[in-house]
Amino acid sequence: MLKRGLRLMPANLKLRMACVAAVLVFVATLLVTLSTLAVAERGMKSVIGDQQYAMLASAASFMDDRIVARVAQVESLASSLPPAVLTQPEMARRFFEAQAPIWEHEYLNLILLDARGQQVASVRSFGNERRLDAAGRDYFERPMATLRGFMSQPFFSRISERQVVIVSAPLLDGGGNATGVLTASMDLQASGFLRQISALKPGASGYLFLMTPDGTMIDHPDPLRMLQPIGLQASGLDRALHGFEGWIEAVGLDGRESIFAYQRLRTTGWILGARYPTEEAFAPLAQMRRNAIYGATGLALASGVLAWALVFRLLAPLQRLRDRIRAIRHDGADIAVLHDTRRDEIGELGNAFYQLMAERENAEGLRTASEKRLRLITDNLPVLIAYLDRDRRFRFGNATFERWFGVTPERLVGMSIAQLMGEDAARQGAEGLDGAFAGHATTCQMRLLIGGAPRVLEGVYIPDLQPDGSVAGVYALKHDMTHVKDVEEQLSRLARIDTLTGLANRRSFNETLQQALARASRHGRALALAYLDVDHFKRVNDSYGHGVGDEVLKEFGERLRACVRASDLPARLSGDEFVVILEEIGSGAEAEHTVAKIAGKIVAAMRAPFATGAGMLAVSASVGVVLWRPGQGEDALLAAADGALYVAKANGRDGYVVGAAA
Ligand SMILES: Nc1nc2c(ncn2[C@@H]2O[C@H](COP(=O)(O)OP(=O)(O)OP(=O)(O)O)[C@@H](O)[C@H]2O)c(=O)[nH]1
Repeated sequence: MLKRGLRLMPANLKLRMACVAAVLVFVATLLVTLSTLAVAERGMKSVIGDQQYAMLASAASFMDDRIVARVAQVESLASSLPPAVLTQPEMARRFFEAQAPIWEHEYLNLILLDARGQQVASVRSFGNERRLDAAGRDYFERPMATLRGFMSQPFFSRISERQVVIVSAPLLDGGGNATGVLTASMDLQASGFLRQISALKPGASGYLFLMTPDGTMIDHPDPLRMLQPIGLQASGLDRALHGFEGWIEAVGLDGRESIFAYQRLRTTGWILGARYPTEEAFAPLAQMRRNAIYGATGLALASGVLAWALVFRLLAPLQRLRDRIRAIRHDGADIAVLHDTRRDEIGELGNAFYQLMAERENAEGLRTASEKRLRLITDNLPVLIAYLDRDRRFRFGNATFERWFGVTPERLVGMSIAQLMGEDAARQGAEGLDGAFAGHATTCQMRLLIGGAPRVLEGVYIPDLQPDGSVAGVYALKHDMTHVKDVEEQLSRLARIDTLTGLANRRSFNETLQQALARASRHGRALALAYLDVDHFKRVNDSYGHGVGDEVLKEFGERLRACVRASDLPARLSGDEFVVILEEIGSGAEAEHTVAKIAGKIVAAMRAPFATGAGMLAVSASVGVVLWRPGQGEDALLAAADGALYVAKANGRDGYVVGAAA
């Protein structure tokens, strides 16, 4: 809640503090005023209640006096009636008419009753001829019994068809006995009996009401409630019916809070009530409350403005500090401007900032120097050093990238391997990179063109493993292995060459024969192997020395190479033993014919004298050639060719033998 409130506040600190001051003043003023008003309200309520009750008590006393006066008036009328009226109704009527000024303003009608309660005379007829039989009625029985005047409870008169109360008094003979009763009916609404006290009603919206002790409304501003039973749910009326006199605060039937006061009439026991709506009673307080809110608001606004001015003044050093920090950030000002000689918190803050920034600058310097060193090392290493992110794009690359690919380390950032080295190189590196992104250190070899020259790069991919086990990126290191590869290939080539003749050696022959047999077997083609040997070579060595012997071997190799096709493989196995693998020789008889032809050609080629350091020497060769039989192994084939050579030697040398397929 508080956080939300703070979020809604302005971002400006001065304005925020001014708002807080204004709100605090507003709340404090309002709290003080309202609590004072609450205390005043409580005191005032008691004063108003007491006032109401005092007023009501005097109104009740006034009514009691009025009732006593009415009863006395009727008693006086009754006592002045001549005794004969009870038997002479006309006489009674004349008497009453003669006394009219005394009663007609106050009473609705006068009825004279005899000792049995039967009507003797009535001054007014009300348009009906009903005669009153009052036997058993309290307004007849009570005067007869007590010999004193009486005022009845209100009731609806069927004769006058009005709500009335009856004031009655006994007629007494000379012996003091009651001989009849004079009743005077009073119209409750028209007589003005109750209205005389209505002037005492409290306030403009307050009113008085009167009810009988059994809970019937005698007088009420609302005519509909006249002679109706009162509602007990509210207003504390139940308490009043049980004898309570005084004032209470309660809610009326209309739901409005009011001060109710109750007082019983001494004479009739009626309950006089007064209602004073609290709303009106406390209208001045409500006005004061409103004024308090206006006042507090005004005060808060004034405080807000004052607080803003004060805060502005107090925070001016803070503002200066902010400007200095901005100057350092944007204008490159020296951090020395943060030094503050103030001894307060803002001064401390400025100095703390200075310390912090000095430490940061120092750390930054160290970091930059370290980075520079690292850059220098990585940039001068003749290897590619890079970091690739999860999208397999370069995030870092050393200066070697610029030297090899012409892309500066800055431009390199964001590029993919394919963009830098081409799709083919990217494909070659993909497997190693996949492994590194799966969390393993991998190696990789790439063959690509750099500056138009074929190069071989070899390197490692190291995953950048995070504490959670994920791979954030991959470190890559690649070095140029072109020369090593060249040497490797050269060595490999040399390992397969007979250094004296330049022909394939035994190792190369074995490998090639294996492959050739596999090919022939796969495609069902014919293959032949020729086995050659220089005739009496030992003699050459023995006669002219090994150097001449070597010359002969070299020449022999050259002539042999010239006799066969490029697709055939001539090789020197050892000493003066040579072989040729012959492919593409047709099949069946054609193959036999072809190999015989080649063998003959070789034998013939060796007959021409050999030019050596010891002069022209006559050299001859023997050749044994066999056709490969499907399923035959290398050793068996070689042995068969050797066998054919043996036969050629046995046949007298300088010739060839085509061995039969075994
Ligand atoms: N100059 C020279 N001689 C070699 C080399 N390798 C082996 N020899 C010799 O070659 C000779 C081979 O002789 P043989 O094939 O056994 O016999 P040959 O004299 O040729 O007799 P036939 O083969 O029966 O005709 C031996 O004297 C070896 O010392 C070599 O690299 N250079």
